[in-house]
Amino acid sequence: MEGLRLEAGGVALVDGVSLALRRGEVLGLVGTSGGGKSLTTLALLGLLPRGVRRVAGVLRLDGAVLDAAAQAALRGRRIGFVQQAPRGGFNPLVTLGRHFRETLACDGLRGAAATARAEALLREVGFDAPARLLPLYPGQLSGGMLQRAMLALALARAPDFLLADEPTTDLDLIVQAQILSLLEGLVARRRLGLLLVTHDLSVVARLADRVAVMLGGRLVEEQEVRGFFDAPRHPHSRALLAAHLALYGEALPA
Ligand SMILES: Nc1ncnc2c1ncn2[C@@H]1O[C@H](COP(=O)(O)OP(=O)(O)OP(=O)(O)O)[C@@H](O)[C@H]1O
Repeated sequence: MEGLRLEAGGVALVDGVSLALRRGEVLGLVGTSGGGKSLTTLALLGLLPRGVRRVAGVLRLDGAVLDAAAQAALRGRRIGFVQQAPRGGFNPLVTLGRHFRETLACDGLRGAAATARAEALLREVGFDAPARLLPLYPGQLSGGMLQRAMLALALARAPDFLLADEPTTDLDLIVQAQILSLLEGLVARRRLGLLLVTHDLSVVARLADRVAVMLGGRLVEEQEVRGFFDAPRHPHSRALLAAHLALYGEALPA
């Protein structure tokens, strides 16, 4: 994405944001609330909320410029999305199996082939007995199970890129650690390009290769993760790091 500008009612919410995501690499997108991380992520997916418009910005995939139609066609297929608070991402009235069937039908997979693929995907995200999950409704699963199921659905069409907006925020610490390990393994195994939006710098330290920092709708810093923690350049980056260390002490994972 080059030169993204988003507006609502003539007011700029995001301006001049350029980001590159490469396969096999994790880009951590950080910054305090309201900085524009979620809107930037939604703009990459072509899923901006009503009232927010992209007034500038060129999106390219493998060098080719994507218009809105091309972007919609790639969503879910080459670019998967995992959102915060997984419960809101499922239809509570239909089973997990139906969620998979609808997604897999996009690629013509139906019946026993679709069930086998759904079970393989659920196994890949750590479920030992996936056949037992498919008849369940979202309300019968815990938040951590739903987040893993959402990840499995996002991977169903074998995307090259995954955009994850605060994927661990609503989960307890043990489940957070499981989801992070899972993401780490998926990036390595599938050579995914992962955009990881997070408030949590320990998540960035653990997973990211590069870090981009947003403040007031602008990108104020982008650099390799090691450099970010050793020598953050922007005052906002230094403030984020100082706040993190004040809360959690010196121990950032290596
Ligand atoms: N639908 C909308 N209409 C108008 N303004 C919006 C809309 N959604 C978000 N905004 C505004 O755009 C700015 C960026 O919001 P955004 O949600 O992208 O920030 P964020 O960095 O993701 O914050 P958080 O970490 O709290 O999710 C904020 O000022 C927000 O109030």
